Amino acid sequence: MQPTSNANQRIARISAHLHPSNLRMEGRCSSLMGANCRAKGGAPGFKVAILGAAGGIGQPLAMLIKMNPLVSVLHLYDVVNTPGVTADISHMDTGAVVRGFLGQQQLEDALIGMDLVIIPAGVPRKPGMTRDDLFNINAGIVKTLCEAIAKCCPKAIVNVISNPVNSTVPIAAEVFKRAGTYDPKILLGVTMLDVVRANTFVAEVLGLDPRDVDVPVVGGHAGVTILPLLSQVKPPCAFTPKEVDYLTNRIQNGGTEVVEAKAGAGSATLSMAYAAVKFADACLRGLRGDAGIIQCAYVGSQVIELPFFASKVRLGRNGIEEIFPLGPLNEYERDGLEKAKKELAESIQKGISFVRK
Ligand SMILES: NC(=O)c1ccc[n+]([C@@H]2O[C@H](COP(=O)([O-])OP(=O)(O)OC[C@H]3O[C@@H](n4cnc5c(N)ncnc54)[C@H](O)[C@@H]3O)[C@@H](O)[C@H]2O)c1
Ligand SMILES: O=C(O)C[C@H](O)C(=O)O
Repeated sequence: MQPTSNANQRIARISAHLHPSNLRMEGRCSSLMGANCRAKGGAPGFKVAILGAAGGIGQPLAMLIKMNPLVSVLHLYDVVNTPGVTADISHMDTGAVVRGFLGQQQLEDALIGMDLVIIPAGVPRKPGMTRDDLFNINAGIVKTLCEAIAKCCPKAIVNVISNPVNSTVPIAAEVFKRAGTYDPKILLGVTMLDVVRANTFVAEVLGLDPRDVDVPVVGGHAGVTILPLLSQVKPPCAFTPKEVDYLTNRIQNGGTEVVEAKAGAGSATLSMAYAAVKFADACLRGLRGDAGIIQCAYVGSQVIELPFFASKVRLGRNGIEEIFPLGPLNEYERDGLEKAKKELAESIQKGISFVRK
């Protein structure tokens, strides 16, 4: 049967609206784009925003979050290139509705109503740099983004990826304190990549499948502050002193290994996106009320005398429900902890002073 002329007109109108130049971005949306004509985020599920969504981590992270069945709405914010990333990701036939937001003037729209905000915005390292060398640029970026979070979605869980995590999490906490919205249960520095690496490297040494290995990694997310607790690996196992040295060094320098291999083209992006979505999924399952969700994260803490520390936490409906003590450490780990504390204390203070100055 031939379509009627009305139907022809409707198809022509829809085709015109679906032209890439009309793809929906906040502030220049087309009335017939997918995000407008379908679920509008009304479907059950969580609303997630990625800030820095067009970057090396942001893009694969956006793709993986779009694949997560717990997510109904995905907001992609960046200062560049979100129209293209949004158009691309929005064609995936998974449930989440994707919306793009470009530039500072659309930041607040990107954040309103969000349950989880993931921040991979900021510059990455080049060979020869430490994560702390990123402070001067990334501290200001994280501060500005957190000011908007405090205003638009103060109850959202915040996952901070931007380096130096040891300082950017204290920066976020100070911003939220100033705004009167600080809740340590919902601010988490993402150290999941250290755990992912530790599981992989330990599994290699033991000849196991990495999915069967669980290595707690505590402390922080830079060099000696990354403290794998090899005495607490599951399944229980013993390492020779040589293996302990090898594994500790490799886990502490995993980021540098990637930075050097990329030779100036940035730092870990794909493994980080994998780790970030693994962590985000744990946060969302916790919010949903699933029991027994335990991950390592860098959080406001009283586990040791420092105000921020990475350790195992139990995630639930309110974010962090419980922070676990370190458990028994061997002499090697106690020495490592002392070294970690010194550097961590300086990084934390640097972050706090940046906001208070
Ligand atoms: N926590 C971890 O384990 C871990 C792992 C890897 C990388 N990182 C860190 O993540 C950050 C991002 O790394 P990447 O490789 O994706 O870098 P990238 O340069 O590829 O991407 C960063 C993105 O942030 C955006 N951006 C810059 N300023 C912004 C702002 N004010 N608001 C919103 N977006 C902004 C950029 O436009 C870019 O798209 C770096 O700081 C890196 O060190 C952390
Ligand atoms: O090493 C970096 O600079 C990026 C990240 O922190 C990582 O551990 O890969």
